[in-house]
Amino acid sequence: MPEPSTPEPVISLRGATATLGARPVLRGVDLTVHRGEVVALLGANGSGKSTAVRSVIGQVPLTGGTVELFGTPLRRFRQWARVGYVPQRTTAAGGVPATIREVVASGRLSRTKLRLPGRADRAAVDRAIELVGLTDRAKDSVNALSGGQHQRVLIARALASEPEVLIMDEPMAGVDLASQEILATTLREQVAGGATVLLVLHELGALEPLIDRAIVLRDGCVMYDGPPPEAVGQHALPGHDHVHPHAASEPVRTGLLS
Ligand SMILES: Nc1ncnc2c1ncn2[C@@H]1O[C@H](COP(=O)(O)OP(=O)(O)OP(=O)(O)O)[C@@H](O)[C@H]1O
Repeated sequence: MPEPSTPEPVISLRGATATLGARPVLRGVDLTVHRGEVVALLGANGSGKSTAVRSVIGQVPLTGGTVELFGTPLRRFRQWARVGYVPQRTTAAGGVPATIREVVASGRLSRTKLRLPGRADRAAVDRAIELVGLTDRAKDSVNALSGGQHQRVLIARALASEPEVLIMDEPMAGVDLASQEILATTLREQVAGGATVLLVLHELGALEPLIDRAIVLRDGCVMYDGPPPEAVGQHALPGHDHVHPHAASEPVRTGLLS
């Protein structure tokens, strides 16, 4: 009898090493996210979380080890419409006078490529904008948005290609409570629809019920890979406080693992 099959790995990093400047930032990271899993990547500031996810999408070249997406080595992977990436908090504006709809539609380019967008493309863009609750603002300039609204636009941009895997770098950072709730609902719907998710988080917070597994980095190495530490467990486990880089004034101390 064959073993019940494990879902296929969607993201796979094996022995990943990376250097930024002269600094070894990833020092042999093994990380696998299977189809349908929601995995949180945790760790103290500077532990290499952003670098790890950026290496998955090819923004940071590895100096050693391998990355595979959907079982294909990154250097041969071309199906970028299957991947939705939300970078660490940036602005959706980029200094150009674009509307919310234009920015979100740019996320559809990985599907349309050079052909003109068709009805299905326009519908997908509308749906993504609706998911993040910005339908009535779709024609507004992104320059006029709050931080939380920017983040919603970036997430809608990632959803516009109807990706199978979402990779998000601190999606809740610097986001107001109302936007956080919308983002949590959006993510819940994506997960219910079968999406695979890798999230960099500084604390599980509102997303905790969605998380299947947590991977904790320390100094560029995986120090924990298992069930998410529960609220009580987080405080019971040894670790250092995480000081959030984007907090406006008071550092956020989560007592999370370092
Ligand atoms: N372009 C760069 N050149 C040199 N060092 C860098 C560069 N980018 C990041 N680093 C350093 O690499 C280390 C890992 O950074 P990374 O952003 O991956 O950490 P992180 O775990 O995501 O932290 P944070 O929670 O602060 O975002 C940090 O010490 C950071 O200062």
